Amino acid sequence: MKANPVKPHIHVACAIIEHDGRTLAAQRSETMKMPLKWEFPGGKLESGETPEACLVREVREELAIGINVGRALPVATHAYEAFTVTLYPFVCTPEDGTVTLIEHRAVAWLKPEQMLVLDWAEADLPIIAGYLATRSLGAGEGTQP
Ligand SMILES: Nc1nc2c([nH]c(=O)n2[C@@H]2O[C@H](COP(=O)(O)OP(=O)(O)OP(=O)(O)O)[C@@H](O)[C@H]2O)c(=O)[nH]1
Repeated sequence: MKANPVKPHIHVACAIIEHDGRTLAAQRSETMKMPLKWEFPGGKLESGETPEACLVREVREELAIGINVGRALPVATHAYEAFTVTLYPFVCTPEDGTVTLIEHRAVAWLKPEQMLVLDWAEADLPIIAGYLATRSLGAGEGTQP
């Protein structure tokens, strides 16, 4: 069989939303690509759009909440069989609204130790590892000034 010479490469911003020590994960629905995989809410960057603006737009479209976009985590690229994705993760906090499932099957608010138990989209695994590593540094928690 002939290999596809032009495998698409998409650029996707994703929101790691934290609230009360937990982090939001969203499960893709049965009808989406990669059905039932867990991911962070977000989506493809539109032309000329910053990742931060993309995230605010996508999270409002997908979950009906507003978010504050905080620190960026390292960008990660993953090659799936059919396409390559570069993920631009940001740590975010909820701003307004109530989480409503518009596209996803479910959401879960996870404690750090629960995060790796889910069946994540493969591209997310290095993102989660990096997130958990920086999170456990505690951003200075418990240290003296
Ligand atoms: N939002 C999001 N997408 C991710 C993550 N990890 C990951 O591999 N992806 C992939 O990146 C793509 C995101 O683009 P999208 O949200 O616009 O795509 P979609 O499949 O929902 O719809 P579409 O491709 O029909 O427009 C999907 O193929 C999704 O599977 C993640 O953590 N968050």
